[in-house]
Amino acid sequence: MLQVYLVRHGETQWNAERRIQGQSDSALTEKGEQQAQQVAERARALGITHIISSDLGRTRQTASIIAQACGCDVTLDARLRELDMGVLEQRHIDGLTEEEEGWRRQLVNGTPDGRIPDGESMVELSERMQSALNACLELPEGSRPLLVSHGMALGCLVSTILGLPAWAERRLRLRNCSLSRVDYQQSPWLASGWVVETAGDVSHLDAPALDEMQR
Ligand SMILES: O=C(O)[C@@H](CO)OP(=O)(O)O
Repeated sequence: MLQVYLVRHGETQWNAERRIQGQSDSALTEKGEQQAQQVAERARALGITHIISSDLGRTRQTASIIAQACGCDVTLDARLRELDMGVLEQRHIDGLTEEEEGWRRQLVNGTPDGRIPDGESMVELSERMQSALNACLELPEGSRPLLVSHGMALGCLVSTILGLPAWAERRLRLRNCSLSRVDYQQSPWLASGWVVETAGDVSHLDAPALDEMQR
């Protein structure tokens, strides 16, 4: 059975400052680098064979720390990028106008095709994330891949595997450098396809990052 590990990147400067990143980027903080080292140790013990990362800077930085520990290369895949948050990227969450906050809420309240102007919808995000995950099925037998991606992107992927709508992603708390695992199973009597083994595990971190609502 194929087991795929999912890691959110380490804490960044803008995570710590409560600024919206989306497909814009900021570097890992010192704490973010330490988190990456800690999840890298866990990945090494798990025997990861392939690391596939979103091509944004913060995930590449995290993936290269993990790759060093696991002794494998990193393949970049733009389908693993964070949701495109359009005109709100780089803004402080606390400085949004009521109208802007309304655009942001549309992503998670079930508005059909809800999106921030110039941005992407959660359904579009879930389709590209699902397609990046399905590409793991083409890896050689015995592979144990690890994907490095983002909070909303991974939340959306795991939610849709559970049969929840794409916009339910905020029901999952996926902290920086948390580890999730999804398995591909084929069984005549259980659900065939992807199943969620674990989501948001931070037991390898000495001090879990606060999530956006707690900072
Ligand atoms: O883009 C952002 O601001 C956050 C949202 O969760 O994503 P991440 O920090 O995981 O890239």
